[in-house]
Parts: sequence; C-alpha cells; structure tokens
Amino acid sequence: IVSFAFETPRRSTARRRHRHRRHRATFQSSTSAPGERSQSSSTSAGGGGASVVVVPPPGEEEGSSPSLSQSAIEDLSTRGYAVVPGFLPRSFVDDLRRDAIALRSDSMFRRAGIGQDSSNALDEGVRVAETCFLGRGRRELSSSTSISSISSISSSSYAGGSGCVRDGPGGLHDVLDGLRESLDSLDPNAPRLDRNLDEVLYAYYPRGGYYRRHRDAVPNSASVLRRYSLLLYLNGEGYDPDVDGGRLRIHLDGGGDECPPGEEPKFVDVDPIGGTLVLFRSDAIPHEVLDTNAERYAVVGWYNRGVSPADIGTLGGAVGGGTNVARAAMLAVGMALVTFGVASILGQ
Ligand SMILES: O=C(O)CCC(=O)C(=O)O
Ligand SMILES: [Fe+2]
Repeated sequence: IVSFAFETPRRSTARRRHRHRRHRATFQSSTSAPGERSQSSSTSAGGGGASVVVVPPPGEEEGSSPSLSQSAIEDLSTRGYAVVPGFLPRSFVDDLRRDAIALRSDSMFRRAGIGQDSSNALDEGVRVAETCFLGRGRRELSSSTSISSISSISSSSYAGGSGCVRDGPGGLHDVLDGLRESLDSLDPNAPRLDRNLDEVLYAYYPRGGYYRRHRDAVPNSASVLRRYSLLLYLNGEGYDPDVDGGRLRIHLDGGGDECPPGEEPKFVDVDPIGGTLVLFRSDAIPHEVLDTNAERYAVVGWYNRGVSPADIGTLGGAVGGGTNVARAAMLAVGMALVTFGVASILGQ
C-alpha cells in the first residue's frame, strides 16, 4: 500500500504564502490498510505506485482567470486524470457555495438520478445527492439571496447582476470556458469539444450522501458524448475529510463499474477541499464519492464532443427514455447541429 502527501493551501497562512510554489509529490511506502490515509495528505493512493506532480496555479491575482497548468494537462493525457489543489481562490469558492446554498433554499435543487444512464433513474442504492443544472444566463437561477451574498465582486473583476458569480466576467462559466480551451489543446487532432453541449451543475451531498462506483460516460447512452469530467469543490474551510468524509475515490484497477475479478483494488483518494479542481477522462476513470458525514458542495461538469451522424440512433433512444430535461435539451442541440451544421460537426 502506498500513499503520498503534498501541501494544500488550507488554514495555515504559512502554507498560503507558499501556494504558488511547485510541489512534487511522490508515492511513499506506508503500512496503512487500503483506504486509510495519512492525516496530512490531500490525496492518498491505494495499491498503486506512481509519481504525481501537482501545481497549484495562481488564482488570487485580481482580475486573472485561473487556468490549467501544463503539468495538469500532461497528467490528464498520461494518467487520464489531474488533481489541482487551490485552483480557485477562497473568496470565489465561498461565493459559489453561497450561491449554491441560496439556490437550494429557493428549491432549485432536485434529487439526483444516476447521470450516465439514459433513464436517469433515482436509485438510492447508488447515489444520495441533489443537483441544480446551471446554464449560462439561466434566468430562473437568479436568486435574490445570491446577489447580496456575493462578496468577491467588489474585490475582483466579477461584475453584473444576479448570478454574476456564475455568469459575469471572470465568473464560473468564463473559468469553465477557459478550461475547455486548455482541454482542446490536449489532442489537436481530436474533434473540438462542443461548447453548446457543456453540462454544468451544482451538486450537494447531505450528511449520509454518497455516489457509488460508476463511470460518467458509458456506451449506448447519451453520456457517450462526454469526453472530460470536471469537479470543483466548494466546501468551506472547516471541511475536514478525516471527519466529514466525502472523498472522491478514483479507481485505477482497469475495471469499469466494478473491480475486475482477481484484480487488487488500486485507487487514489482526493480530499474535496474547497478550490480543488479534478479533471478526468469520462469514459476511462471509474470513481465514487465515499460516504459523507457533513454537507458537501461541488461544481460538477462534463465537456462533450459534438454529435456525429453515427450517434443519432443511440442518442435518439436515450432522449425517448429520458426524464432528464437538461440531457434532452443537450441532445436537441446536438441533433439540430446534425441537421443544420453537418459540415461543422465533421470539422470541415
Ligand atoms: O462530487 C464528486 O466528487 C464526484 C461526483 C460524480 O462522480 C458525478 O456527479 O458524476
Ligand atoms: Fe461521476
């Protein structure tokens, strides 16, 4: 069993001063049982061995939009996932969490189904969570509570009216657009990610929440369009994964929704500390949210490839059986693209 630790930009001001430094974290031997982690680690691994470079990029400068470092891009292309602690500055994290809390108190969250399945079924054996789909400029998501609570606007470049921490300049959607551009640079030969098909939501796990092992993109469903999954944790400074649970477990055993028979479990656990970004390949990385002992907030998103004519049979079936309005809307956009813009879909 191996584990590793790197500095995280939480609590200690001494640590915060060093947050722009580059940290190389290397797996070390440890005697802990699978799933146990060292007290100080932000990420720990079970069963495997590898070297991980984590670069907290600058996010605190006024007016700058956090961007993906080259090493995170390399991690993503070589290992299929990247973890970036401190990607978002604390004030931004706090504003987004307040926005999510305000939207939840305005009843804009729904019990979450199992996202990658075309029926989007509710299954408490697999997942206990609530979600609120976010689209740029979705007007019904302009919570009055969320306007007054946004504190980072005065001290940074965010501007605009209600929901501006999402929709305003330098807000969430701008950050996510910037990440999409970085992801597009990963494989210049692959078709562009389709901005019209981005999916973004707030996710809330209550105490007693979880999301059992799954993949975000599975064949024969609309989720097949998902290329990259994104997680941005929004938990407050008091969130302590040793007590509050809710770690993200990234499975590296080569299996799909289950560990292959006879394989040793191999995984990395990520602390859902506010500001941490996780990106991974939606089809290749099974993962789960371990049981939560406290309320847990995150932005969850998917960057999708465009719809190709070959997809239409599969996706048509998915829309027919679907109850997920956002997914159906996404597919409607995709189908409209096929109808009206085949050339652009084929990249010609
Ligand atoms: O919140 C997390 O850490 C992961 C959530 C997830 O896997 C999902 O929403 O598909
Ligand atoms: Fe997932």
